[in-house]
Amino acid sequence: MTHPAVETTGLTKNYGDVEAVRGIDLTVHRGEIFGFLGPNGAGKSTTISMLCTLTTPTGGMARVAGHDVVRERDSVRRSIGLVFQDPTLDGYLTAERNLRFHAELYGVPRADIGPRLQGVLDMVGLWDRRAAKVATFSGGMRRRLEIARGLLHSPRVLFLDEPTVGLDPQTRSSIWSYIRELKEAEDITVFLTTHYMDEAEHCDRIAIMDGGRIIALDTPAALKAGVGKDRIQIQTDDGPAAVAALDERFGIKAVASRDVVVFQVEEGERFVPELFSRSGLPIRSVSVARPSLDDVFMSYTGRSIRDSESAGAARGAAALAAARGGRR
Ligand SMILES: Nc1ncnc2c1ncn2[C@@H]1O[C@H](COP(=O)(O)OP(=O)(O)OP(=O)(O)O)[C@@H](O)[C@H]1O
Repeated sequence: MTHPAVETTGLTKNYGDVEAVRGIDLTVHRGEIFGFLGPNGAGKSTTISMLCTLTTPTGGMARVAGHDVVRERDSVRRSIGLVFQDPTLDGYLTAERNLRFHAELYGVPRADIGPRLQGVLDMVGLWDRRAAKVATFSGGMRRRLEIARGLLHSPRVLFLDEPTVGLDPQTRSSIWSYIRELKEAEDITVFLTTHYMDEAEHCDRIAIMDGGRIIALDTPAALKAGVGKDRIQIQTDDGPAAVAALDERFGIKAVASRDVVVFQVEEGERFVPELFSRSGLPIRSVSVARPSLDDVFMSYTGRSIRDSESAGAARGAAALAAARGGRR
């Protein structure tokens, strides 16, 4: 198989006047963990729905595992696993029953179901809980079970829409370990959406979406490097002397405000040891601040993802209030 895991050109979706997705060109390579990062309403879920054949595009083309999402829907569906924001497990059934039901639905050969079931349940640490009803599971356990279910039929591409939304930090981090393990253990591409900056950092590459468009696409490191350098702040006994020493020894232009000196370098982590060994300065403290993915988003849009979200929430609340008012 030589085709990319996902390939789109000019992929578009309009809902009436709303241009939810405005012409997306994208290639996701096999074996990648690829992330869509963007605020609510950016068009992430709509794009994923089109790739999963759940929503028909208004225009453009998309292929998943080499199959066209409109003309070869069934082939696409056999090639993918899905984990959506809204849970779809049956709480009255045991974990195992939920998975067996899914395996039958997807036509996993009977002889393969047992070993495959154990494989995926082991991977997410739920093999021992297989006989328990899902209703007794915590939010994190349910999400892990959903991921296991998405993998049961050995998909080529696993789509995860906000896989860790609403979960506590510890569970989020354990879900990320599973995702990374998965990449090692199975020949699979993972395509996910998130609006958590720290999560996007785990991806091999990310596309930042806003207003239905991809506004930037690269590795997290390259995106951040494009924004600017690391910012180093030191506290020393004599600010002006430190500024002069930094210029003389490293050619760095720093600014001092009393005993606090601030400057920028390409790679802060590499520079700090040099700073201590070569500057000859009496340094009391040092801190390094990296450009974040939020800085990247801000550099392209002029606002932060969090601000965009709260603006969206405010609009949503206003619309809801208007709708309620209208009904009265
Ligand atoms: N079924 C629909 N009918 C009308 N408009 C829709 C529909 N689905 C999505 N939209 C609109 O399309 C735009 C993109 O929504 P989408 O859900 O894809 O964004 P998102 O980035 O996934 O955000 P979220 O993280 O909140 O799901 C929004 O303006 C949304 O209101």
